[in-house]
Amino acid sequence: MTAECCGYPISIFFIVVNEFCERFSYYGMRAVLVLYFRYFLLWDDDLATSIYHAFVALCYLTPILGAIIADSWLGKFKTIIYLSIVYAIGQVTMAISTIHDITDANRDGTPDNFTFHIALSMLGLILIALGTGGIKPCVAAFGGDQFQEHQSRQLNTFFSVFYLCINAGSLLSTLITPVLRAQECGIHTQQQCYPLAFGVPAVLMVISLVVFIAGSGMYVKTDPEGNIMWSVCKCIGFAIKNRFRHRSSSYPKREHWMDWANEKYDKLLIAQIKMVLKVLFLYIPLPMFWTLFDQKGSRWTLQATTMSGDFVSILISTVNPILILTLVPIMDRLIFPLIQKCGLNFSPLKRMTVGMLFAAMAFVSAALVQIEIDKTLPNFPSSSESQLKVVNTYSTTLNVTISPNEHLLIESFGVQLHTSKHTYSTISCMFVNDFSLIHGEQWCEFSRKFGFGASYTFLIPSTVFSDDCESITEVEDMKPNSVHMALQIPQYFLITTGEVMFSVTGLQFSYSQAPKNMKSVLQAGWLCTNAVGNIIVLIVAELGKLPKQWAEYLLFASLLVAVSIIFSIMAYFYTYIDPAEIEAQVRKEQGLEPEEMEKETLEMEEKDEDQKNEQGVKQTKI
Ligand SMILES: CC(C)[C@H](NC(=O)[C@H](C)N)C(=O)O
Repeated sequence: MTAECCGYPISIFFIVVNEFCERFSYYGMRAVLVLYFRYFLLWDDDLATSIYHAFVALCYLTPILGAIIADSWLGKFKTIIYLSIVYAIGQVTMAISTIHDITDANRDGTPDNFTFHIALSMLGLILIALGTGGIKPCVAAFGGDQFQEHQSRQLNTFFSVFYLCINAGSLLSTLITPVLRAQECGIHTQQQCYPLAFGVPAVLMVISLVVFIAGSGMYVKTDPEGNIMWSVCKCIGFAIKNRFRHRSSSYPKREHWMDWANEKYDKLLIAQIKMVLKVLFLYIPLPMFWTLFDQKGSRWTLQATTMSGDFVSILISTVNPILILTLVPIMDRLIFPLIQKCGLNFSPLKRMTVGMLFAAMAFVSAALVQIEIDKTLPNFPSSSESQLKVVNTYSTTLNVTISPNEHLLIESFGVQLHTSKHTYSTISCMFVNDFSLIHGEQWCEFSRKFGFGASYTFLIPSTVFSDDCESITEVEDMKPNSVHMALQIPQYFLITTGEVMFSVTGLQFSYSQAPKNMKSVLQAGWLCTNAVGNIIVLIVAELGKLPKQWAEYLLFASLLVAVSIIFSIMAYFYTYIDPAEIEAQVRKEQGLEPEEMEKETLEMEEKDEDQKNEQGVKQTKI
């Protein structure tokens, strides 16, 4: 019997605090990673973003490894501890790799041996990916294991609170670590404080581990049942081989292709594999949701840069977790109970389908915003055109004729305007509030806010300093961005509503439909849909885009609608199961473990029927 508080096992307190600290550590480190690549290692934008995306994809592929270790070998508890140690070592390694003084022998403020810093940070990132991905499927499943059969309502609330902790950790760390980076620190020279920005996430990971260990005495720990993954692979392999051997029509058909393993394998294992395969099959269309979801960080960020408003980076990195923190309680306490009261069965798979449709609507909203932005953007010359600007300071109107075969290129960057060599200069700056022309002691100052996205030309007559600065003419070549960033809020709201319906439900569904000894494996399968979605984004980004961005948004929205229709058809044919009941049934048929079975039957009878309905459970025999 586990210790309880308000109907919840006390042990889950340690698990949700552990998740909060771990997500703080992960998202905090991620928030400054590209900046570290760009401004510390001095990589270019392409290399920095490629390595960043490869790291994120790796973090969602390693859950398979963690799940295999947990379900087949160490059990969830030990896997979480060992891989958290690997994770903490990775974070510390990463933080050390950012100390510029280690290799700054000449004390000029920049590291002298970049290879050392690159090697150390890559090692750190690999350990982090192994740790964060490895523990991810285990922590959620381990949390679920703490609940007993009669606590299914509390189990659902746990997954919502778990998701809230993920987002609270993400929100705080994304706000805090960039501020830490902006501090100055160093032994020989003062530089931007990357060691602090990466060091705090490392400390949080150590705290996460300590909190998890502190709950040791209270956890329900299930032991792994041997090398389950290997048995699963062998069993599937045998079923395929046996089916092939008996392909002639003279052999009677079997109800399910896995039944061809009956000759050699335990019925219980076959039943468990059937349960897992049914859910994994259902997951096939799901990466499409993540493909759209993950574009928040790429296409939508770029969209924001063509809009007006000064809070780009803050809005982008925090709007999603803030909305999650607001929407999860509203959905759980208000919307879902209300739907249930209306007598509608809003089963998990229906919620996930509606979640996908919300994400599709978010992209329609993004397309509408893009159309508004496009109206305000200047027409840039295409690859087969040139743009010519002629400034007439002569006292009379002049006619300009252009010979189509001649190309004119004037290009000079810098801040010095020479009168003889270069008479033209382009300066691109962020946050331009004032602009001064200095000539010895004399100067002209233009103090005002220059709009984002705008381009200005200043015409300086030869008499400027003898006359006065009034004679300088300012021409607005390109208008500042005028579509306000607030217009992006509906798309963020829609995608986050979709996330709550899709992701929180998917987490619960993956746990509830998995047999006891494969809970982590199914969590890992769920996380893999996220990894595949990320990889699709990378491929799409590489393949290029449609000529019109709004058209690309609409294409993605249509694809997701198509996928959600396919998913809803698959979901229609899916029958919700109670894995424990099926396992008990198989055992009964095999005449095994009567005491154990009796206990399980009793527990099942005690189950609250209302709670079953809430989950849309239809019992079936697999
Ligand atoms: C990747 C998951 C969907 C989840 N992310 C979020 O909840 C974001 C921050 N809204 C995670 O487990 O990190």
